[in-house]
Amino acid sequence: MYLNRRGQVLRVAVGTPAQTQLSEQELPRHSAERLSGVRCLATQLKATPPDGANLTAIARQRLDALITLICAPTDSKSNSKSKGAIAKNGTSGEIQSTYLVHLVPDLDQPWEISPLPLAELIEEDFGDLVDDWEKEFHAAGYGAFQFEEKGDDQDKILLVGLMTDDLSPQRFQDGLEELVRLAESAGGTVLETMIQKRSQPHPQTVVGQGKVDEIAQQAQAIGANLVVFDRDISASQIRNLEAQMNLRVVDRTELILDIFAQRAQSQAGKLQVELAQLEYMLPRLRGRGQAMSRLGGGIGTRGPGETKLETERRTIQRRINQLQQEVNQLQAHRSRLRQQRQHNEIPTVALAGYTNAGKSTLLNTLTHSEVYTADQLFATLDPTTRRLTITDAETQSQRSLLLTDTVGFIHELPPPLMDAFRATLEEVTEADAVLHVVDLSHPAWESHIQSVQEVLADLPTISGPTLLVFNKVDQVESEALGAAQQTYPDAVFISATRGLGLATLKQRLVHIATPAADAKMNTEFSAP
Ligand SMILES: Nc1nc2c(ncn2[C@@H]2O[C@H](COP(=O)(O)OP(=O)(O)OP(=O)(O)O)[C@@H](O)[C@H]2O)c(=O)[nH]1
Ligand SMILES: [Mg+2]
Repeated sequence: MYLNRRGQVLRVAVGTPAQTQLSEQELPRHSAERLSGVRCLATQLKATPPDGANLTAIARQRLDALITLICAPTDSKSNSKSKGAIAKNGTSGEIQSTYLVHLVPDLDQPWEISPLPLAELIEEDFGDLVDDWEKEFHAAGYGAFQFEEKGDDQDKILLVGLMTDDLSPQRFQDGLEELVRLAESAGGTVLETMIQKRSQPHPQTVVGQGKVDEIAQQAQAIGANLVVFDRDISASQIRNLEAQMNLRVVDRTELILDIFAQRAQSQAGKLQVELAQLEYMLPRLRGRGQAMSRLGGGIGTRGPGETKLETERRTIQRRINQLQQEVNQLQAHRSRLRQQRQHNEIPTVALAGYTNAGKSTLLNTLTHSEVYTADQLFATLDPTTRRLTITDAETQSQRSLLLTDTVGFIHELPPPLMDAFRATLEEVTEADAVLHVVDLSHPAWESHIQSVQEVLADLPTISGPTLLVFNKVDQVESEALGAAQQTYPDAVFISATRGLGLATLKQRLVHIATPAADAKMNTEFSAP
């Protein structure tokens, strides 16, 4: 059980502290300087102090404390070997001893583990204790964050790229680079990438038999615990690979779903992620559960849906139906909100674009907001709407519009995500206009434009005009900028972080607030 400093329960989970960690976004205090304001209360049957991965988890989350309660096994006699303090005979389920673990400013051994009698533990004032501990850190001259990366429970990943005939070398290379970014955004570390050329995937094992052995050996040699493929693979392929390599195997969609599961904050976000995960996993369920429990947790096993995966398909189907209905309700709710806005006659503009293009940064800059931004893929899941007031340069009149930031796109956005996130994507399709934000500093920006257009083409038709906005021009050579300006003469070129080109962008936005001027904006996608 995870509690905040007010004693409110943040999460109740089944598993070890290492398996049930909170993500960075779930921690109440983002300031890495200090402890995170969360303590974990865990029960266990074995009378041993918390060990390796569980200790690392404390450092990773900068927990205020981990309190381990050793419970008497059901119907056991007293456990006299208990190293903890309370030595009286335990009846079934009774707490026999406890360990209190907290961080200390010692980089080699940053944990203090104290066995405590329960009677003493419950007398402790945690507010005072945490104050003292934070003072120790302060006095020692460093912040709790210094331990975060000590973790050795991160997934250590071996990437496998399969270059098939239908892929151009460039697309293949871009895909691999993106996969590294995805793996890192999911919290894993990529140790190595292995490649195989085949005209098409092997029906049983994706790569050839020889390569399967090679991957397994290499994974062992470098200490990888997870193999990630650069494409989607079938349930039976995953099963075969896991059985032959004795390693967890995850495909590209699972990786993306895992990032979404980690990022989902709002009720609506969690709902949609769970739906997407279940929809993707249902057809792949048979036989996987066993392999999953054998191979442990990590990427591909997290998320609101994880515990349900091993239950029956029928139960899952029922859950999917229920979630579908909830998403329908969400869709209806959002649609009502939009109607209200239309009623108020404030035009809406949606920010769309490839993930990491700088949409949230642009929203922040334009509306002086503080939406979460980060150099990681899929930083944003939930739509945020802010009002923007612009002075029309010609008439000096004030124009208001509503700007909505939303989830980013990616090449081949998995269909279950498209389905589950339809309520969110509607913010884009229903907007009066769309700003398509492009990261011009990304080497593959042209194919990003194409991918975004493909995703948009799969959505119900967009009602308004689309304006291309090239971002991050501060990172681009003037030659490349000139070339892009020639190819896309109607686009706007900006830097959201440096505040370049924003005046021009705002004046273009004004025209959205003046419907008669819409026509100006409708030309962009006709460019080559
Ligand atoms: N150099 C430079 N970096 C920028 C600019 N705009 C945004 N960034 C950086 O790009 C990264 C991604 O920015 P976000 O605003 O989170 O991107 P996003 O499009 O919202 O991404 P998702 O929510 O993941 O889809 C962040 O590290 C930003 O600081 C810019 O104009 N110049
Ligand atoms: Mg964002």
